[in-house]
Amino acid sequence: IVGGTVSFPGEWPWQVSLQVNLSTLRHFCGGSIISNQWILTAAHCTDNLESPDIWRVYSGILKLSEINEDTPFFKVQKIIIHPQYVTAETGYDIALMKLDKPMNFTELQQPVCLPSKEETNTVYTNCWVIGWGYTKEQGQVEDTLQKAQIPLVSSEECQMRYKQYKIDNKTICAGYREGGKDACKGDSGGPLLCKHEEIWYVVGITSWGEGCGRPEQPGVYTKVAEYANWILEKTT
Ligand SMILES: COC(=O)c1cc(NC(=O)c2cccc(O)c2C)c2cc(C(=N)N)ccc2c1
Repeated sequence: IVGGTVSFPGEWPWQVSLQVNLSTLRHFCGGSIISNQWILTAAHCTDNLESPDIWRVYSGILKLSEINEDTPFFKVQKIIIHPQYVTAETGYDIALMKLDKPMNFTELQQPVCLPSKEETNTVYTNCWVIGWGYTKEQGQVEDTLQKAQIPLVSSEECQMRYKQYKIDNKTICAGYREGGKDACKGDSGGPLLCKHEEIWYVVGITSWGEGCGRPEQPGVYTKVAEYANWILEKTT
């Protein structure tokens, strides 16, 4: 997260760190707990990493340095990637990870609400992006979970900022015209959260952007409400 501040324990209990155990164990992407056995993330997180066996899901974590070989994690039973996904920039950047066993919900690990498809016309005015990603373009993964409040941007404005891309109604954009606050590499797969009538919804999934925090280059997110049916079809 560029231009963010540290989160406190239990502030975002649905945020997970998705780690890959190859020669070393390292944080790759964020994800959101949406039920006791399912994690919502971005399809691009699993590019060339489609085997469930290499993934570890760490929940209830604030600092990545909390994680060591004794820290409990969930194994992934299966990964479902949207069938129309090709690259982040061409959309459908959404994936589901099924845990090998259901988790117990606690103060530090519990699900976030999914927006319903009817909510595609709700006006969200309190939105935040969170993650352990880079705090600048040529950066590195951050130890403590970061948060930044970022305003949504209309599709028209977002398309204007990304002339060489097709920004359609299945994506949502967020950013300040002057830049400075944004998601970045390593935040991918994590949620764009909006608080509406005292309830937090995962409105977007961190997907891509030109650089990070640049003026007039908002972050581009997968619009979760547009995939409500797909998510329910795959997880129930
Ligand atoms: C795997 O995820 C990404 O690659 C990757 C690359 C990005 N954009 C880059 O241009 C970038 C950023 C940092 C280092 C870097 O090499 C690049 C190309 C991203 C930019 C944003 C955002 N601005 N909201 C969010 C996620 C990103 C994920």
